[in-house]
Amino acid sequence: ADAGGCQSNNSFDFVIVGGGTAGLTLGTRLSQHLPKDCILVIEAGPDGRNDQRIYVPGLRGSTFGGSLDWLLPTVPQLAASKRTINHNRGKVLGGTSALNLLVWNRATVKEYNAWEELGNPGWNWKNMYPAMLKVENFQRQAGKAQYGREGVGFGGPINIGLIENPPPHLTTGIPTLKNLGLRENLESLNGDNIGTMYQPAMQRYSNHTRAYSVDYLPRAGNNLIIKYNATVHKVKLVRNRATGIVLTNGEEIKAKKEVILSGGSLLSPKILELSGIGQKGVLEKAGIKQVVHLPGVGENLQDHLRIQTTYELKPEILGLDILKYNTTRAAIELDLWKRGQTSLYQYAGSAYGFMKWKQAMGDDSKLRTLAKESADMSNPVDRKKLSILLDDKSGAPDLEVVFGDGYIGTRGYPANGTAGYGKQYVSLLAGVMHPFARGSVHINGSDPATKPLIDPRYISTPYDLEATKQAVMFTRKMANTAPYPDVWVKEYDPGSAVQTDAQWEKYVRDNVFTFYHPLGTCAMLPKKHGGVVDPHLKVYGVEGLRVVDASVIPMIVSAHIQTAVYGIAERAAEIIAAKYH
Ligand SMILES: Cc1cc2nc3c(=O)[nH]c(=O)nc-3n(C[C@H](O)[C@H](O)[C@H](O)COP(=O)(O)OP(=O)(O)OC[C@H]3O[C@@H](n4cnc5c(N)ncnc54)[C@H](O)[C@@H]3O)c2cc1C
Repeated sequence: ADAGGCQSNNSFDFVIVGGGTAGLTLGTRLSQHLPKDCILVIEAGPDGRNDQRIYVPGLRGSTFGGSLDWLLPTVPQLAASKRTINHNRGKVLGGTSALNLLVWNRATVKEYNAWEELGNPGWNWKNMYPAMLKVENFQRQAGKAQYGREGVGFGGPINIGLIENPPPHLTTGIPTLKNLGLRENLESLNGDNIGTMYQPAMQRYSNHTRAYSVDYLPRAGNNLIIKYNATVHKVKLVRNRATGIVLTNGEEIKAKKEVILSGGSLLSPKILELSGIGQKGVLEKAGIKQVVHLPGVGENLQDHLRIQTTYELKPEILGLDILKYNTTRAAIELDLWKRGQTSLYQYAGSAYGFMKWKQAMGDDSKLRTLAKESADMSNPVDRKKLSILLDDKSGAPDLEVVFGDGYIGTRGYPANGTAGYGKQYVSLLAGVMHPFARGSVHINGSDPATKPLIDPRYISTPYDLEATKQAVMFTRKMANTAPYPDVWVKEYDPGSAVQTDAQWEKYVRDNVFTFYHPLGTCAMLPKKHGGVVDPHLKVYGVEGLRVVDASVIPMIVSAHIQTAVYGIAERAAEIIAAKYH
């Protein structure tokens, strides 16, 4: 492609803030669609492509809390025993796709259609599905358990595939959930995810490495420029037009056509607020002059609630925890991985179940009543969630369960010197798909180096609390349903002493966690309903400024959200290119 005078005078046609999941997808597609334009992606973190903690699937999690993680804690969560809960966010090329947990799945037709029904023409399953398929390349494994046909894409940049050598604690998962009444669903990415199944993980079978948004870059033209280790302070506004950005070191970069924020749901609202776009009260408190009154900025924060029980694995079964306490074994496994041989470090993927409450517990009347009490009927997002939840035929599950390998509880793997150390575990995770709490993320003063105030209000509605309790109780039921008891010897979390409703409630308050899916904080909604961007992802009241990342999702859906984020970026590229062609 023609570089078109790229890099001259610190001036570009498009400036994308954030080289993460959405940012690299969008940057690459814009460079392809608009070969004469110069596109700059500014990333706060380093390149990271040579860092094995990123590219070895079995080392996922090892970057949490380090220099490649923004590590954004919530404010104390009042309903969750006043705990602060850490949100990990990639501060590296690839963003959160460089440190996430590899799950690749989709929600249901009705939920993507809900985005359109909330006032966003074109944002429906019919358009999102092809956009999401374009992202991926599904790899089939000769002679192994297979996915069906419908629901996966081929030829896209991100390689995905099912787990290659599922251990017994995963292979027992699917028959266990079948014994609990779920059907096996071999095409769970086609808009109908109810049932039990393996789902793909993002991984390249060829060399057993993490596949992530950097895999778009080889497809970009040389009109895509990436600037590393540079943090954007704010958008430069001249009257109500975005003319570029200002970095934290004071350097200015011009955008001749547009500035696009792809900082992610916990950081894009911050850039808007630091630029004077947002709620009057928030800006005043931070000492920032309001330029555009946009009360929705940083509001509407939604997330999936996660909870789990854990079990000590039978000693004769090999699990992932051995890598934590047996350094000799870990070194041998890493060496096997490096030589391309079967290794625990290849491990990517889990077994799953998605279901309505009725399927999980028979009588769902209490949760239905609590849902009606918890929904704010003056809010269209809540009304939509409630209607999906109460509709037995919506096809949208209320509960997700995951058979996970290793200890993934809230306490952390048992410390050296304690009785639990040196043992292996399995974790049965559960996620509440449509909680009603909607929280917020706002700046805490005008210094760009200060972390935002994040308040998701976890389990603050009666439905959210009871749903999380029912979810965790269901995981114990799974553990005790054949054939799953074949793989474990003892319940570790919470332990058999926890039996009564009050004890479970305490366990939930002490252990509820994020499923890492914060979204909705620059919502694509009509302005009168708290919207920040319109259906073209343009920020209301500002020319030349869009947001393209997880923050635009107006209503949470019943899936891990990265496929939606990639799909949104693919669609955004088409929308933007159509304007400038
Ligand atoms: C621990 C964890 C596990 C997860 N696991 C899964 C999973 O298994 N499956 C799934 O589907 N989803 C998962 N998710 C969610 C998913 O990965 C994210 O929702 C998605 O990657 C978000 O994409 P994004 O483009 O919105 O933001 P990001 O990918 O976070 O990109 C934002 C980028 O902007 C940069 N940035 C921010 N502010 C600035 C600034 N001021 N200046 C310059 N650059 C800036 C950041 O450094 C980052 O690179 C997980 C999330 C986490 C945290």
